[in-house]
Amino acid sequence: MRDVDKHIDLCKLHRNLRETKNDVRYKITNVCFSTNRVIYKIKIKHKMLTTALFVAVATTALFLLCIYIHRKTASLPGPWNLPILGCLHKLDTKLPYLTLTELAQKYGPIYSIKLGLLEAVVISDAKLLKKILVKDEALGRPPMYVFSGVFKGKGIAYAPMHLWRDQRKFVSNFLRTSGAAKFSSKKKTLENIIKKYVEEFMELLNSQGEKTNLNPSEAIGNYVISVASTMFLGKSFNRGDKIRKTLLDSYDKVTKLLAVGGPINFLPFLRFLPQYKHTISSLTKYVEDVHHIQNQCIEMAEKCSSNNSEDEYLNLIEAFFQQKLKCDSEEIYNTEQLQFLLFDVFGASIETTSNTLFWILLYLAKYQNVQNKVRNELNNVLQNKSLQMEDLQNLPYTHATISEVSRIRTVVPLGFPHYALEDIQIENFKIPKGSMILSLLWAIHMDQKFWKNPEEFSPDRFLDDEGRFLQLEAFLPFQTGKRMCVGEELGKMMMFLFVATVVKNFKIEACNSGDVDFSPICGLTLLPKPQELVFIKI
Ligand code: HEM
Repeated sequence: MRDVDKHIDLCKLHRNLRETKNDVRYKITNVCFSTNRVIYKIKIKHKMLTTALFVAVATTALFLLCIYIHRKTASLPGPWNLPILGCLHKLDTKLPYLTLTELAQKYGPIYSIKLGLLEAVVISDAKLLKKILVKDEALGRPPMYVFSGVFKGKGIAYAPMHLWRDQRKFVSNFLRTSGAAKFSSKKKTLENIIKKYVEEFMELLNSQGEKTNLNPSEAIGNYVISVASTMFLGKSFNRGDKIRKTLLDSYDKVTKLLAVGGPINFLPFLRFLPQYKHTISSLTKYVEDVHHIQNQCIEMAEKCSSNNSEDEYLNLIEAFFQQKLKCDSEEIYNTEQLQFLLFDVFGASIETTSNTLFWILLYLAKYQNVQNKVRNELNNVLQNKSLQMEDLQNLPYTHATISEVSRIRTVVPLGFPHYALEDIQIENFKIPKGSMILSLLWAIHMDQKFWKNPEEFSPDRFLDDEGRFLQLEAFLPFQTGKRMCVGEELGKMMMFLFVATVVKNFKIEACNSGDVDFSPICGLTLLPKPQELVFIKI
């Protein structure tokens, strides 16, 4: 090979080598570059992922926070409201508690509704109601035109808070010291007063022969008003007493008119319409009639109040004067306050107790098997001994029957309205200050969660497997909380002593071939339609 050719070959080899080297370097660079790109891409992806994750977590947290804040302050569920009327147009005017119960099925155990100009919150769950009504902020009464007009911010049932606190204490003490409490030294004295008027009812039945057809409504009213008069006014009555009849008639009219005037509570401008003007003026007249009778008793008691000793059985008027001397407060312990207080305790006891008793007689007439069981229990436990209040604990079936009627025909189906004096935070909801709080006792007593087949009349639901009486948490005929019925014990005494005595001595039957009309009339309370029953001597 020539030298020149050798040189050319060598150069070619060199070039090839350089090219290969470059190629390798290029490839290596390329690989590095690609690797970097992948790493870069991964880095970017990672960064995006982290950001996305962060955004997702933050959004979820924000979302949850929003829900939390929203639920804390959310307006309650409830139906749409029309301007001015709110939902008044939707309510069944005859049985409004049924419409409110239907709405509870749709909107749940706490919902808001506008009734005319009043914002209302309706509660239909026993546990929730108990949590709300123990709060001081829930103890007010709503500013309802007719009630405020009739009760004038006096008395107890519609009294403003400062007056209510004092008078609630006074009335509770009075009831306890006059025997209307589980443990009271005067319990026997009160029992004897009650028994005296049960006896009057029995005499009425006995005077008619072996069998009496009677609409018991008036006689029951006489029984309850007589007990109340003895305790509160210090006035006892005999059969046919005119004052008692006037009192009973006036209360009957007042409660009916309060119900008729009901719409004015929600739409106060209705008071200018002639028909409502008439309602208001009649109401004022009958309230004055009641005050007039009570004033006579007040004047009499005032004359001889200084002679009363601490040990005597005091009526409410006398106790009021004693308290006036003790606390020397003319601001609270004045005659006007006493008039309204008497008006309240009478009003609160008469309708509720009388109507429950009428319902009990109707259910016993219809359910003869229940009536027989009550009578057998009474005969077995009492034998020939006379009835005492303390026997109730040995008469679980009788107790269960009275309770079951009080459940299935809740005499105060909407409870007494309360009023939120401040915002009330409850579970996840807020009841705004200024709302009327309605305790839908009817729905609570018909709640399927607590009561199996609630429409069925079954005293056994109040008994355990051993036949002992059960205190059930969803049974609230006297409402619940700090403002619940102050006369619960008195009401229970009047019901038990009456029912046990009547059932032991008379067989009760329906008049019309076994048929009883259970359809209620809803006024201030739930009352039965007028009807006769047959009482047959045993
Ligand atoms: C079966 C009989 C009775 C029933 C079902 C009944 C039911 C009720 C109910 C549901 C309330 C509303 C409680 C609330 O606002 O949270 C109440 C209040 C009241 N009850 Fe009764 N009651 C009965 C008998 C009596 C009796 C015999 C008296 C007599 C002292 C009485 C006096 C009162 C008073 C004064 C209030 C107003 C309490 C307040 O505002 O502090 N009740 N009752």
